[in-house]
Amino acid sequence: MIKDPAIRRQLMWLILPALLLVLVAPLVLDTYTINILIRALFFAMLALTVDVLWGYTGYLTFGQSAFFGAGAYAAGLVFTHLGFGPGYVLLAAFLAVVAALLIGLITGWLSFYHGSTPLYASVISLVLPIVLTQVLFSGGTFTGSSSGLTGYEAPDLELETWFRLVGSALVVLTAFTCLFLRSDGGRILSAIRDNETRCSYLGIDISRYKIYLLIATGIIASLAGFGYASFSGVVAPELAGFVFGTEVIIWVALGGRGTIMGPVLGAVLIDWSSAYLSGNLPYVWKLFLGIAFVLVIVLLPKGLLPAILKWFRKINDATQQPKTVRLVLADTTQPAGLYTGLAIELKGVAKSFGSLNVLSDITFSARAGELVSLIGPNGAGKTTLMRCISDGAERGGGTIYIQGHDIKLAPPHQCVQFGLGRKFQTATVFDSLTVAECLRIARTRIETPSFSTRSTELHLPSYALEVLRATELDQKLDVVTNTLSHGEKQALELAMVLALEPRVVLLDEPTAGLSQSERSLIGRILVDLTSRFGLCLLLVEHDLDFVREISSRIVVLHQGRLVMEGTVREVVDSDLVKTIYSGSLGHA
Ligand SMILES: Nc1ncnc2c1ncn2[C@@H]1O[C@H](COP(=O)(O)OP(=O)(O)OP(=O)(O)O)[C@@H](O)[C@H]1O
Repeated sequence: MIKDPAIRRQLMWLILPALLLVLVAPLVLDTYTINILIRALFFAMLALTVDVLWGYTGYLTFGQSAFFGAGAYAAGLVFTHLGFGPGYVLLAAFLAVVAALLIGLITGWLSFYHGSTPLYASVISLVLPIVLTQVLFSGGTFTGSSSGLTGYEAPDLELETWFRLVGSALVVLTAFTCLFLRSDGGRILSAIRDNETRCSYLGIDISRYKIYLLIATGIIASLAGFGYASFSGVVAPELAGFVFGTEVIIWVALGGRGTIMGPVLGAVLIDWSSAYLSGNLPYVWKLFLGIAFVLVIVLLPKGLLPAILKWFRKINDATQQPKTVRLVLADTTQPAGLYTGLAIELKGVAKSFGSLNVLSDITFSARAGELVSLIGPNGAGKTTLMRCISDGAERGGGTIYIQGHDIKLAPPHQCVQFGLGRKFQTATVFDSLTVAECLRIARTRIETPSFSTRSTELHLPSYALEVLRATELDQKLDVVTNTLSHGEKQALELAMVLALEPRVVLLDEPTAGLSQSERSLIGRILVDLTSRFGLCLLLVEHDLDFVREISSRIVVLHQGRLVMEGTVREVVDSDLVKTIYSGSLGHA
């Protein structure tokens, strides 16, 4: 399954010593310590799921405990009320999965619908364990109310066997998580964390990804809870509670979020030391934990165990080192000339913010192979028009067709499906990813990425390849983007948009902040895109010389209205445009 020998070797370096430790540890540890560690290993699985959601995807969740509690209660309820046996174990495990699926679906849908904010999603994750705990409290004798369920029959295994079983499961889970997070598909999580907006405008349905991820991590957390209840013979509402959910966040933060190994070690070490401290210092151990948390957040924001993590990071970094990626010309799925109608058509587009009419009755169209520039003084409504074209929910009135598709209320990722690409004024790339990874993420819509491996080939359409070659970014495929210059980031973003194989591209001030030579290069590239590759470009630009050099047609906006449309010569020679730019025209 693991094709890459380097990754296979490096994973073996992690797995074999860890498995050896798991096998040997019960021979040297006392019963009390083994007992504590088994509990901690279950909690480490939960911490791992929080790390994937928070550390890698940027979704701060207090609600993973609810999944853990749901799995624990699936076991507790089945073993208490139905009985114990292999069939009941399977039934309880099945119910744990179903419960996680349902909770994940409902919570995910509430948290990640189009337009919801990260804060809103975190608030929902706070509400979830509170609601679930109340349900358990009000369950009477069925759920055991505040006392929970105890004394039910559970698997009668030796303590050492439990330890080896849970320890091995944690090692395997950690290895698979490593593999997933470093795969081409797994890198999408980091892209979402870095820049959700850019992901949407690359055609990625973020809500769907997050819901799937919440369900998958929820199922793992729930199965960990199921295992914990089977081992301990006790379930209590606190297992599903908000306090426990917050404790997990502390373990992850202390261990080092976004590092895979950090949260695992954090959960095991903190839970294990807490067990000893709570016995020896019953009243002050939580204070110690709190102080440690504050100190780590202030002094070591990346985690408590940098020395240990350093060793693991070396392995992490080694596996994260991108292999040399080979650029390959892609089979373009939409050959030029496939659609012969208007590339883009706007009819009576309107937009207002409260009583302020920002756009009124904007009607124009553009064909494939045209480079239409949208000009107008500051506040004319150019960027607002770009937003209306790329997000169906933005406009207040009128109709927009992209390649004949009425965008209606389509969100950005659906507008991309119609053949639209949008480049923002400020370059939006993924800061923690390499140039190649950014481009691969841009290909997600066209080539479904692998969720277990990383490809050594990067398929791009010819025009995206030309941008990379012209700007020499093809020599920097393995470079992390936060080290690129402003001009390189602009070029990379353009290449990412072109990797989508769009037929209509919106460009908002692509030359802002660029040097004269970079500006000329971008100008040549844009002309090529229209004349050689037949793309339709809609350009917002303040630099009128640049507009004059490259445009096939110009549309002039003033105070939210389309006041003129014509050839470069017609517009440049127009008295109306001169008046608008001199500022002496009030209302067109
Ligand atoms: N979210 C918003 N809420 C209220 N008013 C807004 C909002 N966004 C834009 N506006 C207003 O809409 C008008 C048009 O803004 P827009 O940014 O589209 O103009 P522009 O032509 O792109 O200007 P510039 O060239 O300076 O970028 C401005 O008066 C602006 O203040």
